[in-house]
Amino acid sequence: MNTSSTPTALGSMQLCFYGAGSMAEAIVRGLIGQGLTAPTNIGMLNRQNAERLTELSERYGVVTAGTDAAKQDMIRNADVIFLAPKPKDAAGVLEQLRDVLSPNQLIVSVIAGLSIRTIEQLLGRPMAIVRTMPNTSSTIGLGATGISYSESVTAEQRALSEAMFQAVGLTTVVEEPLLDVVTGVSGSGPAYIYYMMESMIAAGVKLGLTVDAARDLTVQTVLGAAEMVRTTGEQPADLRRKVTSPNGTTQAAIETLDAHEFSTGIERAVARAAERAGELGADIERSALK
Ligand SMILES: NC(=O)C1=CN([C@@H]2O[C@H](COP(=O)(O)OP(=O)(O)OC[C@H]3O[C@@H](n4cnc5c(N)ncnc54)[C@H](OP(=O)(O)O)[C@@H]3O)[C@@H](O)[C@H]2O)C=CC1
Ligand SMILES: O=C(O)[C@@H]1CCC=N1
Repeated sequence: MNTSSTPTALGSMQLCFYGAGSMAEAIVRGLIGQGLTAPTNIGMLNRQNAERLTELSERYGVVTAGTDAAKQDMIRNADVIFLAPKPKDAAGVLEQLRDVLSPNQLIVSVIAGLSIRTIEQLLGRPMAIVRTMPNTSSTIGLGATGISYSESVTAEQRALSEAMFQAVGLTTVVEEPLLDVVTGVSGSGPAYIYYMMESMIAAGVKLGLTVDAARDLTVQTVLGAAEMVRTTGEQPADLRRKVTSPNGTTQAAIETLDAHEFSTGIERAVARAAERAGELGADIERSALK
C-alpha cells in the first residue's frame, strides 16, 4: 500500500487504542506490519480482559494498561486515541474520557453508527474527531476504510489519519451520513463473502469433494475473481458474462441464484446493515441525551 504520503510525525506519536478487540488488533497489526510506527508507540487497553492484553503485548510488542492508573496515564499521554469498543459500550467510554482528554488530542472512532455530533455531545465539547468505518481485512493490509472529519480536524490531522488507514488498505473520504452505507458495503462486507464461501465449500463437500479441495478451490476462485475486477478494470457484470456460456453451466447456476433472488438479497442486506448502523447510532444518541 502507498505510504509515501505518511507524515514523518506519526513515528514519534503515541497512539492509544481504547478497546482491544478484533478491529483494534486489525489496525494495530497493519500499522506495525507496514512499518508505520514502532510497537512501543502503541498503547492498548480494554475493560477487564487481562489475558487478551497479555496476548496482544506478546504478539505485537505493544504497551498495554491493566490498572485504572495505567489506563489514565496512557490516555493522557496519547496524541491519537482510537475509540474501538462495541457501540453498546460507547457512551460509557466517552463519559469516562470526558474529563481526561485535552484539546490537542485527535480522536479516531471506528464505532459503527456513532456520529461525530454524538461523540461531541458525550465529550461535552467540539473536538478534532475522525470518524471511520474500516474492516477487518486491515489485518493484512487489504482493508477498505471510509473516513469523515469533524470541522476542527486540521489538514495535517487529515493527512495523518488517511496515512494511517492507507497503511492498512485503501481509504475513501465521504460525507458523514454515507459512512452508514460504507458500513453496509465494506464494513460488514467481508462477512457476506465469507458466508458465500461457507456455502460454496459446503456444497462442494456435499457433492463429493474433500474439505481441503473444496476450500482451496473456493478461496482461489474468490481471490481470482477479486483480482480480475481490480486488475482488468472491467465491470463485474462484463466479467460475469465472459464466464457465462449460452445455455451452459454458469447460466444454469445464475438462473438458480436469480430464482432465489440473490441480487435482491444482497441489496437488502447492504441496506439493512446501513439502516442498522443508524439504529445503533440513535441508541447511543439517546444515552447522550439522558
Ligand atoms: N469487527 C469488525 O469487523 C468491525 C468493527 N467495527 C467497529 O469496531 C468496534 C469494535 O468492534 P470489535 O473489535 O469487533 O469488538 P470486540 O468485542 O472484539 O472488542 C471490543 C473491545 O472494547 C473493549 N471495551 C468495551 N468496553 C470498554 C470500556 N468501558 N473500557 C475499555 N474498553 C472497553 C472490550 O474490552 P473487554 O474485552 O475487556 O470487555 C474489547 O477489547 C465496534 O464499535 C464496531 O462497530 C468497525 C468495522 C468493522
Ligand atoms: O457487525 C458490526 O456491527 C460491525 C460493524 C461493521 C462490521 N462489524
